[in-house]
Amino acid sequence: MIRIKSLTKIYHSNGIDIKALDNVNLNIEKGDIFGIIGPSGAGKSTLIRCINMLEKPTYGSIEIDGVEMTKLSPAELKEMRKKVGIIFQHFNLLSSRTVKGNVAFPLEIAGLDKKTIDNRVKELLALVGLSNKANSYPSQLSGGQKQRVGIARALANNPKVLLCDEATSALDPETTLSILNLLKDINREFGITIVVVTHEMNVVKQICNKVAVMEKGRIVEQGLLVEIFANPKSKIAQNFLRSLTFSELPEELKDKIRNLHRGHLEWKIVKINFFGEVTAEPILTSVIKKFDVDINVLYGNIDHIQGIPYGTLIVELRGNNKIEGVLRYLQELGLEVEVIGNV
Ligand SMILES: Nc1ncnc2c1ncn2[C@@H]1O[C@H](COP(=O)(O)OP(=O)(O)OP(=O)(O)O)[C@@H](O)[C@H]1O
Repeated sequence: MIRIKSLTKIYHSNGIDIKALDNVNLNIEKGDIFGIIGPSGAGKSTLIRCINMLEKPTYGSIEIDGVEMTKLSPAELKEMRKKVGIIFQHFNLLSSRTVKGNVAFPLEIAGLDKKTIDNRVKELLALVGLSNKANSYPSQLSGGQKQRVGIARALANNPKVLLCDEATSALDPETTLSILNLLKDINREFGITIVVVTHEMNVVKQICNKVAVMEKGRIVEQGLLVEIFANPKSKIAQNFLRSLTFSELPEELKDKIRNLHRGHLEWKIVKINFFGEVTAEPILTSVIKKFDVDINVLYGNIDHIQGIPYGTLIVELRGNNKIEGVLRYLQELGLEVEVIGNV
């Protein structure tokens, strides 16, 4: 559906060259919800803006549905852009137009007649749940409602691809979830391929089936989301995954433990991250039996990604000189283990 080859983008700014994209190669298949994740400045927005040629690549090729985007004339590009909708972090709505007027805008540009436009706008507003706001102005809407208008407008010309540039970054978590669910429904119902640029792993986790991790203009890792979750290879992907799991004990709990166990420096607090099948196994029981140590669970958190469990356990291990053996055993089982403190 989208084939990106050797894509490089160099900005020239104040006499300095900035390589925002450095030889990016990416294949996005029809029906994918493809996440592009990375820290600030990684090149995510530049990449998504190159896909619909809002930004002109310096080198490389972008093919959408068999059409080479970099070689189109302005008229051909205008036509092709109907197939590629885009939504933005700050919605980019026309403040002087009503909701209805905003959604109608791309249809007016496409030269459709008034009746066709009215019918399509009604259909789109029903789809995004805003039929009752047709005559409101953007300033009268919440952030989530504004993004729903953005989505309706982006879908107006029946695109095959929807690009989302940090589309939920300005929204609270609950509204984010409702927008992500809407995107998921649109993907399922209309088979639209969705590309999601975000710096939030949580967004990727909610809707994407595939993900590419970017750093300094390059893709450092890409593949099925479940595979990257199960076995993140790059440091940057590992850090993103950590952002989903519990990294620190709450201060209150730390204090409580310090007071309870003062003097027993050999006891360890260990964080165990797990993913997949291994969670179903009675790991802690087997550790207790095998090593004759005491385990006190301080914190536990399990979530699911596409039906696969993952999570974090924070345990207190008491067993003096046996603890090193326990840590090795857990690592051999494929668990990520980290000593986060001595009691
Ligand atoms: N128009 C521009 N002119 C010059 N440099 C730019 C321009 N746009 C982006 N850059 C630079 O290109 C690099 C990539 O920027 P980009 O916005 O694509 O990253 P990003 O991953 O989307 O970051 P963020 O999450 O902060 O939006 C950065 O170093 C940025 O400063």
